[in-house]
Formats: sequence, structure tokens, C-alpha cells
Amino acid sequence: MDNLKPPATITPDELSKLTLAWLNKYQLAPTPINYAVIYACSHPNNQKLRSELQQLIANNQTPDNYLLAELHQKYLEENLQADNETLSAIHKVIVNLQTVCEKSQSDVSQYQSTLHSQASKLNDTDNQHTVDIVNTIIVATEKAQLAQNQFKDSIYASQNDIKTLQQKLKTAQQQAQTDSLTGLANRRGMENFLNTLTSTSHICALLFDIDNFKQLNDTYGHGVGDIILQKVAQQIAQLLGPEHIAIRYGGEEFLVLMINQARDDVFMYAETVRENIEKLKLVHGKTRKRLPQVTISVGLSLNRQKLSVAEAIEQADSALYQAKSSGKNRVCLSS
Ligand SMILES: Nc1nc2c(ncn2[C@@H]2O[C@H](COP(=O)(O)OP(=O)(O)OP(=O)(O)O)[C@@H](O)[C@H]2O)c(=O)[nH]1
Repeated sequence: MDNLKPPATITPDELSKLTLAWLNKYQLAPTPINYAVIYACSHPNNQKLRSELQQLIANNQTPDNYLLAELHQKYLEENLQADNETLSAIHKVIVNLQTVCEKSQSDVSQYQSTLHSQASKLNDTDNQHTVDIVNTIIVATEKAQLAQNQFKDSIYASQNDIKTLQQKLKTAQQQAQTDSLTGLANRRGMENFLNTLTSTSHICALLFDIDNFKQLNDTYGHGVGDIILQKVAQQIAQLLGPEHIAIRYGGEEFLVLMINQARDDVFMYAETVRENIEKLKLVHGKTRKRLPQVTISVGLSLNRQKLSVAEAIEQADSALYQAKSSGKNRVCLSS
């Protein structure tokens, strides 16, 4: 299981044991998310997930809960869009049914009033047997109309149920595109945003990474680490117009994509965010003691060569590496 690929003949029971052994090796609790990710690594459909995890480990990244949660979100939570399409299709069928039902209801009403008017023309001299038949038909028609009314009511109720479900799904989809800790977009939110852009959109990529975050976590605990992540995210988001997007890209890494923005303004934005974070005065919630200064490093791709988004992010990543290796707390431009 070290290479995360079990032999072809493994049973689910054995696979479960291997999954637990793998989690144990990295001292990870078998939470539903951790378990699901490692178990899923063995499935032939999840080759990309397996490769990414293997690559991260090969790059000396230690798998932790955050990393596995990210992989879970990226590879194993894909069904919401499909659900929405199914609901819309059902909604259409119900609206059609409703139209058919209303038409047939008006036909029955018309038929009923014809019957009534014809029945009133029959008089005592007519054959009592005929009168009885007509009256029986009238009663049967009234029953049919009652059943039809009930059917129409249940169609309306289903329509309302579908509207409620669609609303719930919309909320779930929004949540699925949002990082719950920081409120920024997550990678799925980024994909959706990119789908709204045209081929002429010019994209600058900025990668922000908190400096020495592991040390902050280790010294003050992950609760404090989480608050720092929120504060940094807030600084990044608050200076950004609605045409741009801020994404929680990794544990303590944030990506900003700026669309059709003058290059000088992109640089100014990055520098202002960096300065604002450096100036933050954070206090430990319990001890009320000041926390050490938080700083960030920023890698920036101004994308002069009209690169794809993935290439621009890669450039920003190299620039971020430069910012880290040349002393941190600075903005570096890709060459
Ligand atoms: N509190 C908290 N920590 C996280 C979260 N996601 C990732 N981390 C932690 O972020 C840390 C990232 O550490 P490193 O990648 O070593 O980076 P660093 O210490 O910031 O070092 P430099 O980037 O070189 O300055 C790890 O300890 C992760 O456990 C999160 O959601 N909350």
C-alpha cells in the first residue's frame, strides 16, 4: 500500500485494513474523509487522485488532515452539478404534466355541463331508464373531476417540493464552491469562475503564502493558525473588485486571479495586501498576549506572454519560490 496501489485481487476487507495501516503510518485518524480518500486511491477511476497524493509525498509533503480534506474536495465531491440538471429535468416534466392536466380538466368540465344541459331536456315522459343512465354518467363524471382535482393538487405540491429542493441544492452548490474556514472560493469555485471568462480575458495570477506558518501552528496551536488564515484571507479579499477572484488554493496558500487589470495596479494590489498584513496587530484570544508579526510572500505573474491560466499560476509559483528563498515577506515578479 506504500505506493497506494493495491494488488488487483484484493478483497474489500483487506483493502480496508491496508487503508487503516496507511493512515496509522502517517499518524492520521481514520476520520470519514481521511478513510474515504485513502480507500478511494485504490479504485481504477481515481488514478489522478492517487498520482497527486504520490507526487506530494515524493515532494516530501507529509500528508495531514488538511491535505486529505483538499483531495477529498477536489476528487470526490463531483455530483452536485448533475443533481441540479436532474432536478431541472424533473421540474420540466412536472410543468408539462400540469399543463396537460389543466387542459383535460377543462375538457371534463365542458363535458359535464353538456351532460347537465342535455339531462335537463329529458322530461318525465322520456324513458326512465335513459334518465337513470344519464344521471349515472353525471355522477361518474363528477367523481372523475374530483380525482382530477386531487391529481392537480398533488402536481402543484410536487412542483413546490422541487422548488425547495432546487433552492437547497443552490445553497449546497454555493457552499461546495466556498472554503468554509475563510469564505473564499475553493478550487471548484475557481473552475466555475474560469468558465465564465472569454478567450480574450487577460489573467494575472498572484500566489500568497503565509511565512513560517508551520511554526505559528506548532507554537500557538491550530486554532490560532485558523484565525490567522481567516485574517489573511480577509485582507486579500477586501481590496479585490467583483471581476476578480480570491481562492484558498492550498492549506496556507491563496491564489488571486485578476482579470483585465492594468499591470501596475496588480503589483500595487499585491504590495498593499502584503503591507496591510505586516501591519496587523493580532492578540492571542486566551492569554491576550500579542502574537508575533504575520507576514506573507507573494509570487506574481503579470502574464505578458498571454499564457494559459495553468501556466500563469506556474509562473506565479516560481516567483513565490523566489520570494521565499530571498528572505520572505516580499512580492516577487516572474521573470
Ligand atoms: N491551522 C491550520 N493549519 C493548516 C491548515 N492547512 C494547512 N495547515 C498547515 O500549514 C503548514 C504549512 O507549512 P509549510 O508548508 O511547512 O510552510 P511554512 O511553515 O509556512 O514555511 P514557509 O512557507 O517556507 O514559510 C502545515 O503545518 C499544515 O499543517 C489549516 O487549515 N489550518
